Amino acid sequence: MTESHTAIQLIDEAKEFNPAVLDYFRQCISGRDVGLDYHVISVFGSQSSGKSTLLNALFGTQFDTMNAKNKRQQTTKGIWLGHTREVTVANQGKDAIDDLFVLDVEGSDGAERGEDQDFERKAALFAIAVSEILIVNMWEQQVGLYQGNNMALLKTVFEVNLSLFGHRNDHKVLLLFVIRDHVGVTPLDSLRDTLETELQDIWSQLTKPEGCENRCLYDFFDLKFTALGHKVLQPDVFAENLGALGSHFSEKPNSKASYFKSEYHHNLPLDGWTMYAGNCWNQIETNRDLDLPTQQVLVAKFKTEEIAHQALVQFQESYPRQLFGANQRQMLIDTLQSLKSQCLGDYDSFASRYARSVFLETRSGLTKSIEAEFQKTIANHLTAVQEALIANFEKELTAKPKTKSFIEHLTATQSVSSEEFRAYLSELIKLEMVPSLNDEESSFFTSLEQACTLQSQKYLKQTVIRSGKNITTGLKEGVVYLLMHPEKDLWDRVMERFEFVISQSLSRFDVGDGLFDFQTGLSDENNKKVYQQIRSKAWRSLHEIVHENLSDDNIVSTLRERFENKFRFDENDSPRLWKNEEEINTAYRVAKEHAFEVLDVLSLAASSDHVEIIPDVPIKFNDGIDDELDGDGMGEYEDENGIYHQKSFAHILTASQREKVIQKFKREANIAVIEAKRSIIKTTTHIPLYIYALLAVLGWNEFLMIVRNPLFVTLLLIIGVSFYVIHKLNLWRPVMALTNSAVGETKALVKEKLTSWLDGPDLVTPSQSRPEAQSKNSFEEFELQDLNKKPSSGSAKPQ
Ligand SMILES: Nc1nc2c(ncn2[C@@H]2O[C@H](COP(=O)(O)OP(=O)(O)OP(=O)(O)O)[C@@H](O)[C@H]2O)c(=O)[nH]1
Repeated sequence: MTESHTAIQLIDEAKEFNPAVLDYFRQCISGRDVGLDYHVISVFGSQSSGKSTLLNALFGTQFDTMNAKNKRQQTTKGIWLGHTREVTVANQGKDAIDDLFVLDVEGSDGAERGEDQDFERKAALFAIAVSEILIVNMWEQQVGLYQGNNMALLKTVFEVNLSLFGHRNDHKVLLLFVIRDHVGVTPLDSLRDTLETELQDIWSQLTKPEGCENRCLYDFFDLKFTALGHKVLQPDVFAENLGALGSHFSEKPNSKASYFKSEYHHNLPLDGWTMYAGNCWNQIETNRDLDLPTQQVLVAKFKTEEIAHQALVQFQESYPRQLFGANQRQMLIDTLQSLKSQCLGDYDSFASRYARSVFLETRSGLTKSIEAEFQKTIANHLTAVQEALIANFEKELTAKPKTKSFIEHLTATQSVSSEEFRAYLSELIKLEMVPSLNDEESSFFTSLEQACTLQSQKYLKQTVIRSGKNITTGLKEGVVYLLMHPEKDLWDRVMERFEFVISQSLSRFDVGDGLFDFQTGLSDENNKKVYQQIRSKAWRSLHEIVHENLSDDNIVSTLRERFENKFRFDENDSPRLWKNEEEINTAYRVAKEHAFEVLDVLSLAASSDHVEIIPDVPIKFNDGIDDELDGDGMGEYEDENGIYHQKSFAHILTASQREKVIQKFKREANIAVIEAKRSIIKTTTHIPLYIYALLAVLGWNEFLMIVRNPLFVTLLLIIGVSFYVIHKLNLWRPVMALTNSAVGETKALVKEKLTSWLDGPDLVTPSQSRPEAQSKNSFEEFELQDLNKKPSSGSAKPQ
């Protein structure tokens, strides 16, 4: 199986670079990763000097050769490229070698181009720019003939080499002189001396660029000489010499016998060679300065980017599209790390052969692309982590320890969550999967801050609601009683209670000097606002309690109660027994006055020194609706007739309501008076007059008998004096009470005696046998108690 391919024309007669060369390369390397393990050599020499014949014999290439039997004319036009992986060695054997690309350059003195030396110079420049070894092919008889075209060619080679590598110390080219048709009369050493002398002469005559004046030929070139016998006359010698020559190509590169040295190599991976060669030719052809380092960097840049792109495409194809949840951190890390190392590994294995600086620069670009991809995935993962942490933060916060205030607990929990997230981030950063997670960090802290604010607001709201409820309960307990039993200083007491309830409910937030701290980290000003909000709610509760309990009907019944307490009971809280109308009228006036004493107090909330009570903060009547008002902060309300009224804390009764209350009260008071007056008529009219007449007629004899009897007269006198004394000393009431009590006791005693007499001494007690009797007694007792209670309920009123 042959290891060489048909040659292709790399640069044609019209000086055009063949774009098909890339396909030719692909064909030659058939998918193998050649890297830097390849070589490029060029062959120069006069036209028809047997160059193609030599290459074909040595490397098995298939360059066209001239058929001398027909016509001596130029065969190779432009620059041809051949490929081989074998070389002819001793005894016509073949040795395998690294991929070798051979440039067969158009003969230098061809009649076809005439005096056009331009192509020759360009071809030399191109060959030196891409080759490691320049084979100079010449007939033995050409040696020593300075005017020969080979020497002119070598001058050109020297010049262009200086222009390319004059300022570099790291590159050399091997000039391999192959002397053809060496019949052996002049020994090779002699020929070599002659050639070297000639080369030195040429070198010394060169116009060297600045900085290269003192540099010698050997700074830039290594020289090797070999000779081949006459191909036609000495075929065996030719074959032997050819094998010897070939063995230098088959030796291990950099070994002593090998022609290949690393300093000759252009250190450009084969996959970039085509582009490099094309660029170089383009520069040469357009007569621009051929700057090899720049060209190499350009190629390296292009190729590394191409490799990076391929690696990235591969990376994206196998990139996971799933979302990694908060508890899938390890899976995320393992997946991403494996993808990254796979992608960079792909890149490194192909791109690391190019210029290191370029390789690293492109690698860093590739890393950035990988990280940009990771950033999105990690950001999504971190969003899930963030949500989980914040949910946990809120959960922790609800389990509030009793030893800490809310703000202390909040701050501690917040810092635990922050630390946890920071540790999470720094671990990811350490893994070098993303350069920075600053955005994610700040997003987390913003969310955490929002969650803190929300929780603080929630806690504050709860505090406000709870305090509001406590205050409302406290107010109801104290204020309702005060309103139901009003006194002249009612509002002083109500306000006292109001302040007391508020301060008691907010005692744990009280920090002295009238300031409050609601333990949510609010500023003094905001704490003050919250306090005012609570106060506003307290005012609203008070407003509602006052206005609900001081309705028209309630006020009327309060007045009536006050009136009746005064009207029906005397100073000793005993029920009054009316003797005459005069007494009723007097009691009515007094009781009415007593009732009306509190009407003003119940109509308008004002302190005892007549200052109307105005809430010190605006009152909101509807939560969520900002209806703060000017003035005393009252809202509007709609009455049953659809008329809007201004809500005012102090104004309880309007003038018309007050008038209504008075009228209603008067009606009820009048009923009480009428009842009282009826009770007098009943006592005075229940004995008809004819009874008195009948008494006088029927009892006349008895009357005279008494008058005539001194004992009765004395008795009458005693009784009369007693009545007089009792009347004078106004002792009727105690006497009546005593009498009643005595009668009652006697009646009870008699009943008891009768019962025991009827039932017999051995029977059960009356209370057991006659529940109805007990019930009656209890009822009487209850009535008595109730009677006694009435004045006492009056006395329970605040004095
Ligand atoms: N005497 C002699 N003739 C040779 C030798 N090698 C080749 N030739 C003949 O020289 C002629 C030119 O050979 P080519 O190999 O075509 O020469 P070339 O240098 O490639 O020609 P161009 O490509 O046109 O420059 C052919 O007729 C060969 O047979 C040799 O070693 N000695």
